[in-house]
Amino acid sequence: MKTVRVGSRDSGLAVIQAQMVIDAIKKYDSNIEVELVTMKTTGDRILDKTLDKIGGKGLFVKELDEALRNGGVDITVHSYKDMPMEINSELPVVALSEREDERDVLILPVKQGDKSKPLGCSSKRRMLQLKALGFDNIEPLRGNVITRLKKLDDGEYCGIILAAAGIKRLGLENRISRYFTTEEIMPAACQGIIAVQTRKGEDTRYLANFHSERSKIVSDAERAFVAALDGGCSSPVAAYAYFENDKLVLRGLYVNEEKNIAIKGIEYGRAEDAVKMGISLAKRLKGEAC
Ligand SMILES: NCc1[nH]cc(CCC(=O)O)c1CC(=O)O
Repeated sequence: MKTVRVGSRDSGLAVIQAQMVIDAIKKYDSNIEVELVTMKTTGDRILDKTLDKIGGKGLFVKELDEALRNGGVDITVHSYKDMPMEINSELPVVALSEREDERDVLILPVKQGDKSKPLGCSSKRRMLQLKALGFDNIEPLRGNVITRLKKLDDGEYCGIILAAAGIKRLGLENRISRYFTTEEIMPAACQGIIAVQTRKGEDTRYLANFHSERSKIVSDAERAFVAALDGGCSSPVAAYAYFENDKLVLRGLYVNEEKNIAIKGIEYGRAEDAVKMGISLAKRLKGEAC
């Protein structure tokens, strides 16, 4: 009998996401044995620094990539927004989930908070857009979602900003106090989409029920935009693609920190031109910010 070993980070959200993939495999063929293998990544261990200071997104995938390479696991499950822009062709992404709510949300402490405390958020992308909305007392916040909620409920912050997707998957939707529209806070590229990665040559037909072609198209557009802006590693960048009838729409936010310029743009096109749209929007915004 076939056994599929599924690699995941060990955070509560990561395990729920891996379980969604496992359920889809079981639904495809209940005879397939599926085993969950969890591990801590460097990104989970170093919590006192913001990600861009310690080497970026690669830190969440290094150990999982290694397990794929050495055969410890057969597939790995990631939040697509946490995956680096360069993906080794030996370790291809072979399936993407349907997109969960892409918006960012405000969470308040369980007990009435202290209004003098800062608003916590974990990325420059959020910080910059919150400032533009008039919030000014903002402090960085790291750790996995459960850790962040604990810091909030311990009274360190007056509120925190998180992705709706993670909160909903954790079953904590009732904690959401306010949804920001994607115009107010443009999401990170691929926010709300789960990616499954494997080793080249693996037969992953068992993921057929999991994959969404629509997610592939919107994520191609968003990631092409970010990649064309040098990966968005240190500068804040946001991208959100969606369908309007049959047309693909891509919105992007580009920030030139040196010049203190932030600009947004929009591009319309066809699904098959997703990548081209990303590159073209990036070029246009970069040009405008010069
Ligand atoms: N950077 C952490 C991270 N990676 C993915 C999600 C949420 C789930 C998703 O976007 O699919 C989160 C938490 C957050 O940003 O609030």
